[in-house]
Amino acid sequence: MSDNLLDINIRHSLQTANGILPMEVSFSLSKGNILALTGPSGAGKTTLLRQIAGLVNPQSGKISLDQQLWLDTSQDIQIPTRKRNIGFVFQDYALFPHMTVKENLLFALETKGDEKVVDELLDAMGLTQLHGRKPHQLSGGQQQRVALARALVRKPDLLLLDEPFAALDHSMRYQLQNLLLKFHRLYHFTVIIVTHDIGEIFRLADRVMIMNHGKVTQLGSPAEVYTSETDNADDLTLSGEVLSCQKLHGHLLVSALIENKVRQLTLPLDMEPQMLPGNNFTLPYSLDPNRIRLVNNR
Ligand SMILES: Nc1ncnc2c1ncn2[C@@H]1O[C@H](COP(=O)(O)OP(=O)(O)OP(=O)(O)O)[C@@H](O)[C@H]1O
Repeated sequence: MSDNLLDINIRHSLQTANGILPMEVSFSLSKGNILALTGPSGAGKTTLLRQIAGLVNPQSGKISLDQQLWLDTSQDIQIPTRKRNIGFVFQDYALFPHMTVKENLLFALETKGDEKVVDELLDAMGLTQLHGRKPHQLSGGQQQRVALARALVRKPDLLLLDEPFAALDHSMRYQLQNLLLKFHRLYHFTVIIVTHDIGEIFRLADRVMIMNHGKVTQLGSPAEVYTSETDNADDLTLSGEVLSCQKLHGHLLVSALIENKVRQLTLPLDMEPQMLPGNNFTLPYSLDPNRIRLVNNR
């Protein structure tokens, strides 16, 4: 066990539609790093987050954060979820529908009476005006801001995010990414974020880990992992907002806002209906023949 690290070494049997798939994952992450976890559907990404959170127990292995041992099957140690200082955000928000925004945050507080943190978070997330609303009275982006605020209430050591912004349009996703980066700078928590979006990976992540069939197939910086020789881009998407689109030499020439930067894409003609100015798009990254290289612009 090392200082200032998330250390994971687990084995499990995934029960897939095609039978048992052995899962074996071993990696370390420095404190304060943001790890993007990606790979095809069924690779075991969500299961790994659930194991780290203590919601699923791996059949064998160890998980530790800093000096705290969260799991060691050889010593029968399994620290329950509530004692691992973790925040979660999932794609579907998972707010309590009968509670107001503020009540959702207060519920996440461990000790009553520390309401100041809740008010500060509501303010920082631009939610103060909405504190009395129920989730169904909020937009998707607002609900996800509440979910992020709720995950941060207990100042977690580790934030686990499972495709948290995937359902949001481009500008909302960008705003939420900014909020995540802002709080990351303030609190220095470690983050694991499941994402398929190449722009999001380059914008947020220090490290990228690709999983396939229950195994880690690659781990490195975004620039190392997405080099032109070893292009692991098959499962990735590119999302943005169309600014303009014109036909040129049998292709579409599209100007788009991607991670708040204007970029040019050359796309097949049959994508014209999706490429109307103002539209948000998500397309397979492999479709872009120029493979736009997004620099880490944090
Ligand atoms: N607790 C569990 N024990 C064993 N197998 C599980 C468990 N939970 C899920 N599985 C199986 O593990 C496989 C991987 O599922 P998982 O949801 O982790 O994949 P994923 O990489 O997150 O996929 P997606 O990108 O589609 O969300 C699936 O076949 C699923 O049925």
